[in-house]
Amino acid sequence: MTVESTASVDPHILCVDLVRIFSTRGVEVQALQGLNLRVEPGEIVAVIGASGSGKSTLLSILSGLDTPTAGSASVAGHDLLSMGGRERVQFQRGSVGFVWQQTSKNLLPYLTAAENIEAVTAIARSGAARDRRRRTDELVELLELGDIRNRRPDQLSGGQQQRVAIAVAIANEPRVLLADEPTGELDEASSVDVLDALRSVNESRGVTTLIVTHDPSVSSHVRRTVQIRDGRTSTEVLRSTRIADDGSEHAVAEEFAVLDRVGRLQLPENFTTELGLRDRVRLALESDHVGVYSGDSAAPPRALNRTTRPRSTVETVPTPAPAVEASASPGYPTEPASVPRRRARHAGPLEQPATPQEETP
Ligand SMILES: Nc1ncnc2c1ncn2[C@@H]1O[C@H](COP(=O)(O)OP(=O)(O)OP(=O)(O)O)[C@@H](O)[C@H]1O
Repeated sequence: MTVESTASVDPHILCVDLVRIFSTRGVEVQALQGLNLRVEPGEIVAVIGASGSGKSTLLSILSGLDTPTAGSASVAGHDLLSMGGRERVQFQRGSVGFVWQQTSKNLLPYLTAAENIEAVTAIARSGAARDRRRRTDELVELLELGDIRNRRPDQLSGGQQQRVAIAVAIANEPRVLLADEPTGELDEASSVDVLDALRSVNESRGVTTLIVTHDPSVSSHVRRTVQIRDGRTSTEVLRSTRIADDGSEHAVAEEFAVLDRVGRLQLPENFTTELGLRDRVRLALESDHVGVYSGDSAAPPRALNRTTRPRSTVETVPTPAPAVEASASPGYPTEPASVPRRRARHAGPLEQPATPQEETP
């Protein structure tokens, strides 16, 4: 496997070893189990996970509604653990915008679309009335709300309501936009409209956008998707466009396992199953990759004959994670993203370079 470094400075969202434990009647539930996430200014990222994986818990913390049990989290330069009451109000009013799944949380039912947008800037007393009206008009144009600006939420379709909600969320020009299942109650066509709107706001305003969802199809609308499983970040998919020799453009998606700060990595289940890796594995540092071999093999792995480099044997335990894991948990690997982040590609069998997978256009 090859490893590349993508460290950078001043992220807009940074979670380090985030833990959230809920205790109900003596029973503890670990909703977040050392989650790491770094989102750079101007990025648009989808966080995808199944029900119970910890998405809502993560979003509650990032939006300042809940505090973690351990670890650290900052959004738009605010330390979410040390933030006092006054800073929290400023943070929620000016630094972050929210789009929730339910319209009732996004819009006031007795105001029209345009009035909902303007109410946000009026409450924040941002600028003179004329400037606030001009800003509303700009947002109406950006979100293509011209035809519906004078309608109340109950006169709008689900997709239209969400587009108004996006305008409301960015009315105070936040640095970060958090969207919780923004397409959760929409049909496919409306979902595409709303995701296009989020992308267009991200591109035109540069607002850092995090979309939390259980819907895997959201992935195809953003460049970077982070998968969370069991309260931790597991894999990442990066999408890009490549130009072929004949000049044609191809969308390419590459999936990465995530290596954390202390070098932990979880191998994909299909790798461990195919090679019968379990309990203990042998590692070998080669000139351009790390080899992982079954600990059961009597003979030394072939690759070890080619090198005098260090090797080690690692025993796997279910939890907490050892220095290197090769556990066979169901589904894809579950490991925290590194901070700074490093990604280990695993698109092909071990020791083979990753092959980018082409998507159907
Ligand atoms: N207030 C709470 N008290 C006790 N347990 C909780 C609480 N909130 C969440 N949990 C538990 O934490 C885990 C993660 O829940 P969370 O709601 O974050 O998952 P999710 O990925 O958002 O799921 P869904 O998509 O179904 O909303 C679950 O096991 C859940 O039961």
